[in-house]
Amino acid sequence: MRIVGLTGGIASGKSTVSNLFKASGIPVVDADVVARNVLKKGSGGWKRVVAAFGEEILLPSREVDRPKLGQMVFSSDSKRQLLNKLMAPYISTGIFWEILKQWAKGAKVIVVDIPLLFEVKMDKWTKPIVVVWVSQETQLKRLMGRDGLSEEDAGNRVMAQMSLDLKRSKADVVIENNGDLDHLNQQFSKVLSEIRRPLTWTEFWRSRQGTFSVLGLVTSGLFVCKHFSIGP
Ligand SMILES: CC(C)(COP(=O)(O)OP(=O)(O)OC[C@H]1O[C@@H](n2cnc3c(N)ncnc32)[C@H](O)[C@@H]1O)[C@@H](O)C(=O)NCCC(=O)NCCS
Ligand SMILES: Nc1ncnc2c1ncn2[C@@H]1O[C@H](COP(=O)(O)OP(=O)(O)OP(=O)(O)O)[C@@H](O)[C@H]1O
Repeated sequence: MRIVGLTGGIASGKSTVSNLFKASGIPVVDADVVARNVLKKGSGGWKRVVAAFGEEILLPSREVDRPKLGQMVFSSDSKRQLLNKLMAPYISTGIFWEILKQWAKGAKVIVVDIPLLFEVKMDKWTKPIVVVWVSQETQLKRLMGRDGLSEEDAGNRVMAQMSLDLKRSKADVVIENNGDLDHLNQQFSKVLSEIRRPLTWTEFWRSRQGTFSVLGLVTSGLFVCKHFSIGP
């Protein structure tokens, strides 16, 4: 199985590119969705986060007040690191299960959309790595436009992540998303053909089909050896 890593900065356009992958029939595991699920009322992640940050981060429904928690962690490095430490094991386990589900369905190519791919060192599990890059000016403009944030809050969120220029230098494929959606679509078509090229042998053995081929070969090998009394 080929596990493509899709990353970038906040509001650089990862979800927009993810949607293009989905529309092309390629399954996407979205780390933000996993992170939301592990913070749902009553879950293990929720209990640990509430114990550490206190009940003031809860809404009357006892769900986490996400904008409030966001305000706290994006304006304090130590609080953000604490939240990351508490949630990391739940998020990585959640992503692992989502990948396993796709493997069981027989997917040959999947995309894992993880904003913090490099920061949490999951880049070693994905190849190729696609980085959606924008200039900081465009990033701030789109972030403020989408989430209705002030320039200061948007800036805090951007600064909480590894710089997009550094991410770009670590990428196998870069999608430049400063232009309009047509420009994005044109680049996406090229990326899609790159992603859909035939699997390498290593990727094939990692797919469900490859694993069953190995099991089939081993079983028939044992049968032949036993039946014809070959071997020691
Ligand atoms: C702080 C929270 C509650 C804010 O929720 P909110 O709904 O406002 O934002 P959302 O979850 O949609 O995240 C939006 C974007 O913020 C950025 N972001 C989220 N968490 C972090 C973080 N810990 N550090 C840096 N950037 C982050 C990502 O680019 C993400 O795509 C939430 O982001 C969260 O639980 N973060 C910690 C979990 C995490 O690390 N998520 C990233 C998945 S790898
Ligand atoms: N090429 C583009 N032209 C104009 N607007 C765009 C373009 N690409 C993305 N956008 C807009 O920019 C905003 C951010 O894009 P998107 O939500 O895809 O980013 P993201 O990287 O997934 O963000 P996050 O890290 O917060 O999840 C959205 O409002 C989206 O519609």
